[in-house]
Amino acid sequence: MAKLDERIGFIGGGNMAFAIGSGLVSCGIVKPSQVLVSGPHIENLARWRELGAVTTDENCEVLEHTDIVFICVKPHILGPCVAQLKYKHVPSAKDASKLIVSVLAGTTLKTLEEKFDFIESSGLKVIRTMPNTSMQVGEGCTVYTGNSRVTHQDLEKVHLMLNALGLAQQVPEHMIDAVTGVAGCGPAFVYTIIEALADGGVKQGVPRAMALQFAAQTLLGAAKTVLITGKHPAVLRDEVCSPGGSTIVGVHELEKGNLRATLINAVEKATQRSAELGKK
Ligand SMILES: NC(=O)C1=CN([C@@H]2O[C@H](COP(=O)(O)OP(=O)(O)OC[C@H]3O[C@@H](n4cnc5c(N)ncnc54)[C@H](O)[C@@H]3O)[C@@H](O)[C@H]2O)C=CC1
Ligand SMILES: O=C(O)[C@@H]1CCC=N1
Repeated sequence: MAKLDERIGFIGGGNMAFAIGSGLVSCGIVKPSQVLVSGPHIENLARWRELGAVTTDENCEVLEHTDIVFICVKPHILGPCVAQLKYKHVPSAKDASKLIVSVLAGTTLKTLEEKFDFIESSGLKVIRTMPNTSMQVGEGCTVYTGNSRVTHQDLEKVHLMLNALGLAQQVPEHMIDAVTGVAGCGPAFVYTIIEALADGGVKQGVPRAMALQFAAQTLLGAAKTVLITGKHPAVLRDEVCSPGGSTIVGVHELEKGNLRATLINAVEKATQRSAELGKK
């Protein structure tokens, strides 16, 4: 696995940040000592210290002492967070090469450029990403796009990190809210499906722990089959549905329950909400 020499910062050390940070350390791309994390309550950053990362309650330390700075606060916290950074930031020669990487839902490159222009007035390098929490187990799905100052080498570096933790793909910015609806929020939708599938098993007499394991493994197997065979899911579904058999009876119930329309609606609403979050 390729290694990075840069120091990696996280402003905001919550769930998404930890999925990325712990994933990067686990796969060996960075050493724990290269990682610096900030949050308002240092006592809440204990899991980062257990990982071997350095923690602080001063966001400006992360901004000053790291080269690739992941911004991992909630979208509505960006304003106050930047105001505080602006007040405390000490300009340095390294500012022009610094890379700001946002994971914020709905928050555009334009907004990020405007907010962070106090760091480098002639134009800062900013990358907008939409990751997901499955990065913590190396099976994430991340899309990203950079502003005009970002170089090919910057994109390669960020791709190396994100792709080591699952799938990473550069996309045009207009697609990111929609990908948020599918892949950023998607794990929550899929956890709900796994839980419900397991509930079905429990109802039919399978012990809870086994039902959960079987449901999760079934999703994993089906997902892998789609990715590896490249076959359309409808073709693969046909391979499971024996004529007059049990699966088609279950599929009929899913259709009656509008599972497909429900999932399409969920992605649509999540996409719209994501765009709204960036406007706050
Ligand atoms: N959780 C997820 O599945 C995904 C989240 N995201 C994005 O990641 C960002 C963070 O979300 P989560 O990690 O889920 O939330 P979280 O609540 O787990 O983490 C946010 C962290 O920010 C910290 N924080 C609050 N005020 C701060 C400040 N002024 N300075 C520094 N840190 C501060 C909080 O203490 C908390 O640890 C959001 O913008 C969200 O849109 C993106 C993709 C997926
Ligand atoms: O729920 C949210 O707003 C964030 C963005 C994508 C996943 N979680």
